[in-house]
Amino acid sequence: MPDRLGAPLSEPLFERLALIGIGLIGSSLAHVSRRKGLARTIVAADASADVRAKVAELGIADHVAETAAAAVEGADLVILCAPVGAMGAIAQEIGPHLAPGAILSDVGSVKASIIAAVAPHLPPSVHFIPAHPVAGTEYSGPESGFSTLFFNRWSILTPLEGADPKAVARLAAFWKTAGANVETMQPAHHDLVLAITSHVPHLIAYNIVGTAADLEEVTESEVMKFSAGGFRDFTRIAASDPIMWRDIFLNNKEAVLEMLGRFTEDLTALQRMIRRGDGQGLSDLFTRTRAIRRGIIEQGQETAAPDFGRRSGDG
Ligand SMILES: NC(=O)C1=CN([C@@H]2O[C@H](COP(=O)(O)OP(=O)(O)OC[C@H]3O[C@@H](n4cnc5c(N)ncnc54)[C@H](O)[C@@H]3O)[C@@H](O)[C@H]2O)C=CC1
Ligand SMILES: O=C(O)C(=O)Cc1ccc(O)cc1
Repeated sequence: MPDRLGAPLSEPLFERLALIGIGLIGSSLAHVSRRKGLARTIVAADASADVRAKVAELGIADHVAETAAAAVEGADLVILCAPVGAMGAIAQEIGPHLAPGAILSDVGSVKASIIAAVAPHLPPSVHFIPAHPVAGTEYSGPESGFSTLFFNRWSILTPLEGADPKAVARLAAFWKTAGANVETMQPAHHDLVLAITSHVPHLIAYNIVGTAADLEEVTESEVMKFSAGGFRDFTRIAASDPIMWRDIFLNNKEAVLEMLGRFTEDLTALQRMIRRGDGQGLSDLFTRTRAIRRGIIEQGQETAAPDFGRRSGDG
């Protein structure tokens, strides 16, 4: 593939990057950091001994630490890449070991609950700047990462009030070098926007695949055989990591329930249009939604490749 990421930096932005949790996102950050020379040294930690062994075997970090506390020693950038529900306990473990002046960030799909869980454990000298790269796939684990995952995707920073602008700019430079576009948002607003653009769509996918699996009149093999008719795209999303998504729903409860309420109302309206034979109402909606899809494609936010989510050969 063409080198969309461009040449490596002449000087690293950070001396020592510690990544805690090396799944899809942690390993992708390790790949892009190495490829772009974002950090002089990359240290990895993971709660799972199997994952630590795999990371060592793949050679995607310079060091694999036994514990998160050991990994963050002397790091000037620490990024938590574990499931949302694990962030608080990790912060508690690493808090006393963080270097003064270090930047601590995360990649969690929810922001307000992570801030509430992490912030109390941090020494005042540490710059906590939460972030969320809106980029991913349905794959997980250290072998699923690739260096171009963040290319032309958004990374949303949600700095707390009074955050040091220099530290925010350094983290923004990190994400831009990784290929992402950076936007800043209030944490609560982030959670509301992502509830409708990511969280509820995943819930709908989990639900429709579950509904199909539970049908008595239609066999599982028929569902698989005839899945091209729309169902197939839902199954990709419904294959996403169960722990990660459990944590997202438990930690963005209010915004998800608010958006689900609106979704249910609109679905009821659609139901009524079908029952009453309101073809005009149906085609009006479908025309508006088609325009939204075309707008997304024009912005270059859609990957047309059928193997989206697979590694792009950069190891
Ligand atoms: N998968 C996706 O498409 C995206 C995920 N995210 C967020 O990124 C984070 C990571 O997601 P993935 O990389 O997809 O997950 P993953 O399941 O591929 O990897 C998570 C890793 O964290 C490790 N882990 C769990 N608890 C830990 C702990 N207490 N200490 C250290 N390591 C721990 C696991 O062993 C696993 O290796 C999540 O917070 C998720 O919300 C953000 C954007 C996209
Ligand atoms: O694979 C997909 O379609 C995704 O939606 C990936 C994704 C999952 C979680 C996020 O917080 C951001 C992106």
